[in-house]
Amino acid sequence: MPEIFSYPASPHLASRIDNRPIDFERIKQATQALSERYDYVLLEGAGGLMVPLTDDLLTIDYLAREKYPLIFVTSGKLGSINHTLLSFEAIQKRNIPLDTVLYNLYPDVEDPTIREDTRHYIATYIQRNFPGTKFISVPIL
Ligand SMILES: Nc1ncnc2c1ncn2[C@@H]1O[C@H](COP(=O)(O)OP(=O)(O)OP(=O)(O)O)[C@@H](O)[C@H]1O
Ligand SMILES: C[C@H](N)[C@@H](CCCCCC(=O)O)NC(=O)O
Repeated sequence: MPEIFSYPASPHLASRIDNRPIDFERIKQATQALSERYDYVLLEGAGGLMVPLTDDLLTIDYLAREKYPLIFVTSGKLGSINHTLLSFEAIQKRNIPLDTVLYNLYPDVEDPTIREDTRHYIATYIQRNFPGTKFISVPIL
């Protein structure tokens, strides 16, 4: 975590509140250092794909610029189909490789009928539109 800000909000706002621009070079160097030590390095985005990192750079465009493959996390909450398929549209438009979709079964309080249908719908959509993308359900730990 080479870049931490004080206010829990979108990065573009958090950095404005702290009056400190995000140092992308520091993030790049930290990622490179980890890549030299480990086989895999996971970078977690703050919020969703369209979250602004700066007033001119969205998280999804940072991914595209750095040519990172994407692991997309979704869930069975009502509204997830819409949110997930809109994200897929944005991913396809930028030719970002969609390596894996993780379907988070947490929280358990969601409607199991909706959660199971959402899981099936998204898994089927990926088979049809993203051949080669892995779909993995994440159990409640
Ligand atoms: N599969 C799971 N099993 C058990 N607990 C979970 C699971 N997934 C998420 N949680 C719980 O929910 C919390 C929030 O999950 P997570 O950090 O994935 O949310 P998020 O959408 O990334 O939130 P934020 O964008 O604020 O980081 C976790 O800290 C954990 O306590
Ligand atoms: C503070 C939140 N928890 C999150 C940032 C979410 C920004 C959302 C911006 C938006 O979509 O309106 N941070 C994070 O995922 O580390």
